[in-house]
Order: sequence, then structure tokens, then C-alpha cells
Amino acid sequence: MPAGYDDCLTARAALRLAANVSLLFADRPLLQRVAAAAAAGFTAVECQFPYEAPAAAWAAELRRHGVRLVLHNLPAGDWAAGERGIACHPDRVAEFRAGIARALDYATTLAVPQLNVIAGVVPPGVARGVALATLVDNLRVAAEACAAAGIGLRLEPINSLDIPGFLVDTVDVALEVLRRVDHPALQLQFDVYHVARMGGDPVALWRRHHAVVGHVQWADAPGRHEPLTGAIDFAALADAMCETGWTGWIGAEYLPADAASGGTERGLGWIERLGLHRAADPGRAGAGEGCKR
Ligand SMILES: O=C(O)C(=O)[C@H](O)CO
Ligand SMILES: [Mg+2]
Repeated sequence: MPAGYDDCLTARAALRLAANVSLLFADRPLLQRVAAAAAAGFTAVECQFPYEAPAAAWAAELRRHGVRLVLHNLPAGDWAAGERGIACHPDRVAEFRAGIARALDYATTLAVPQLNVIAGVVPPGVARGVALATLVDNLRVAAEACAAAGIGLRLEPINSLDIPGFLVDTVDVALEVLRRVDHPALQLQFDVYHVARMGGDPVALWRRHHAVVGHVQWADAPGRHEPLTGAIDFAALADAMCETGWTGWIGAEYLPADAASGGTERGLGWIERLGLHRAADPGRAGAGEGCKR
């Protein structure tokens, strides 16, 4: 007998959410967002760039609130000045490789299971092929260093409407890079928002490529706000994740539609509406169960 709507909700309850504290709770200083996430019911967070606070301060804050940090990025150049990753920049290789050590220092101190690489915009005057080759070489070195530390490495396609010229802007480009690097530590970071902005069908692409995904992030499109505020079918996507046995993390990485004080908290109702839970509890039954709607 096919599973019904209630079975879908049971299966979805096993999906594990992490609050992205770079975009959520952003009306307070970075470290204080851990407390805010915990107060809102989350037991896991992710952060784009944790480096403005010492790793020891992160460790104390995470411990105090019983929260896990499940992902952060490698250093990605001068973000405040508009840089968006240096991993494909042939003249920044030494800086990228120094960043691997810095990221691993945080990740090992904080028991972070995976790190993400921001590929970068193709620099002016550099051929696309050269940028790709630089990225592949850098990822090989990063993947080897991460594997030695027991940490996974992720490569995230980021849409080139928001960041014109971004090298890895589609799942297809990311898969080509993954094939060339050919290292088991390196997997895809499937950010549903970026996939949709590039015209991809998140559910179809998930079904085709879930086996090489290491981390998921999501926001609705086109506004990059809460799930259920735009065009993406999150119920179908969550069910596809359940059916394919996804047990990894889903980072809630969006711009709260009401960014004023308290905006993040007020906007969290999508979690319950989708049948998900704020606290990540792998003990909840259901992950991997079939769910046909
Ligand atoms: O922009 C994104 O989607 C990310 O996940 C990166 O961390 C860069 O901000
Ligand atoms: Mg993302």
C-alpha cells in the first residue's frame, strides 16, 4: 500500500536542520547568534566564515548552548571588499593553501565534520580553462588535507545572477570539477536556492545526483527568503530526500523576509509547516522510508 500524507510527515521528521548563523539571527553579533539559535530550538548551526572570533570562543559558546557547528567555509578572500572566493585564482594559490590550514584549525578544534570551498569569480584576463585547472589543483590539495583530518570537503555551485562571472555556477560545472579532482573526500554542496536561480529543477537534480551530495542548504527562490515564500516545492524536495535516504544536514541559509529585530524567530514557522523539526535528533524514526505522495 503506498504511503500517505501522514507517512510523508513521519519520514520528513528525521531530516536534520542546521541554522545558518551568517544569515539568520543577524541582528546580533556573530557569536551571540549561537545562543539565539539554541533559544529558537536548534541544536546545530553552520556559519559561512567563523574567523572573526577565535576558535576557543566558538568552542565555549557551542558547549554552553549544547549546539554543534556542522559546516563552515574555507577563507575566501576579502569578502567585505566584494571578493567571492579565491580558489580559482592562479595568483592567489599560496593564500588559498594557507587558508586550508586555518580552516582545519577551526574545524578540528570545533569538531566540524565538513568544510566548503567557494570557487570564486574568474579573474579578469584569466582564461576560464586556467581558472578551472587552478581550482582542480587547489581542491586536490584541500581534499587530501581534509581527508587526513577525517573531515569532508564540499564544493558549492553559486548562481551567477547574484555573483556575475562565478566559475562554478551550476551543478553540471561542479560535477565536472568533482570528476577531475576525483577524491572521495570531495562532494557536492547542494544549495537549493542557487540551483533554482540557475533554472535547475531542484527535485529532479536531487534525484539524479544525491549520491554525490555531502551537504544541503536551502532558501526559497527567487527572493532567497524562508522556504514556502517562493516557487520551490519544498514538500516534494523533502520527500525526495527521505526517499533517497538522505541523512546529512540541511542548512537553513536564507535572508529572513522580515529582517527587523525578531525577524528570524517570527519566520521559522515553515519548519513545522513542512513537518520538520528544529532540533536535530537522529533518533527520530523515518529517514530513508519510502514516501509516495
Ligand atoms: O552563498 C552561499 O550560498 C554560501 O553558502 C556561501 O557560504 C557563500 O556565502
Ligand atoms: Mg549556500
